[in-house]
Amino acid sequence: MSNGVAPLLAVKGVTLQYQTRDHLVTATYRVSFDIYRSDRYVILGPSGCGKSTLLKAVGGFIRPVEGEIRLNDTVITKPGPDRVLVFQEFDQLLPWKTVKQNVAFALTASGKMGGREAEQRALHYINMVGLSKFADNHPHTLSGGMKQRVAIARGMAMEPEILLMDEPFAALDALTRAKMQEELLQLWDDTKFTVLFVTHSITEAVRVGNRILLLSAHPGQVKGEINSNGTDDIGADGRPLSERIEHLLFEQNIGERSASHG
Ligand SMILES: Nc1ncnc2c1ncn2[C@@H]1O[C@H](COP(=O)(O)OP(=O)(O)OP(=O)(O)O)[C@@H](O)[C@H]1O
Repeated sequence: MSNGVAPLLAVKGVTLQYQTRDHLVTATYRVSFDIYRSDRYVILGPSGCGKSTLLKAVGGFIRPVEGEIRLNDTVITKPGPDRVLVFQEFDQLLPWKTVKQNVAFALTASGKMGGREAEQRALHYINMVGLSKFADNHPHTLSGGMKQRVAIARGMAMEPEILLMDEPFAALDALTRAKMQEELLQLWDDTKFTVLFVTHSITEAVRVGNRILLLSAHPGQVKGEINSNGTDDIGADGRPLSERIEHLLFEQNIGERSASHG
């Protein structure tokens, strides 16, 4: 989809580090990739390869020590409502607010709109994730999957340029996880939002992504990029996509098999 179109998000030669008391930890080394509008872009790699750190950098919470990240050709220097992060944790909602209030609060607190308009938009997105009947419930009365739907509705209601999802389904049981993946694809069919999705599950990457970035183990470096049509198709070499990905990820470090089919 890159023919002549400028990327929405351009990550160029990005090195990310943490300075701890005793060490300088390099999380990613000179990582580059481009995301285009309506991409479902997946960052896949073993535990500790810097996926979450990359997402935090796109979110504007961490500055690269080398390279730059541009959104609509403007260098990202701080967080902004054009990038919304959805986490894996179930406790990202405000427990004292209802579902509707949680979603609307994000809109009013960010100054996007006033109360009445925010409520209407909140209800629209709550409906999209199939939770209309629970709009007046408090988070503690919902299952993990339902809470995660609310977090997604809240992120989407902000109508960001790009939705950042950090292993959003990793804490769910396998059945709910599969269902949520299908729902996300359904939502994408409806709205064609741009999403940057982090996972260490090859199966999830193949299902959810249209483009998949493969990162090596710590420090994360780009091993390749691969397209997916959502199915684990057999390629010309007679192997399913997931197997090719596994090979690409681990060909140089067979010992480090923390990415999985989970
Ligand atoms: N706040 C921090 N301070 C110091 N080092 C950190 C910090 N956060 C992450 N790291 C280190 O940076 C590296 C990348 O971590 P990161 O969480 O981005 O990896 P990840 O690919 O998202 O891993 P996982 O799949 O396990 O969540 C790891 O070596 C980690 O120990």
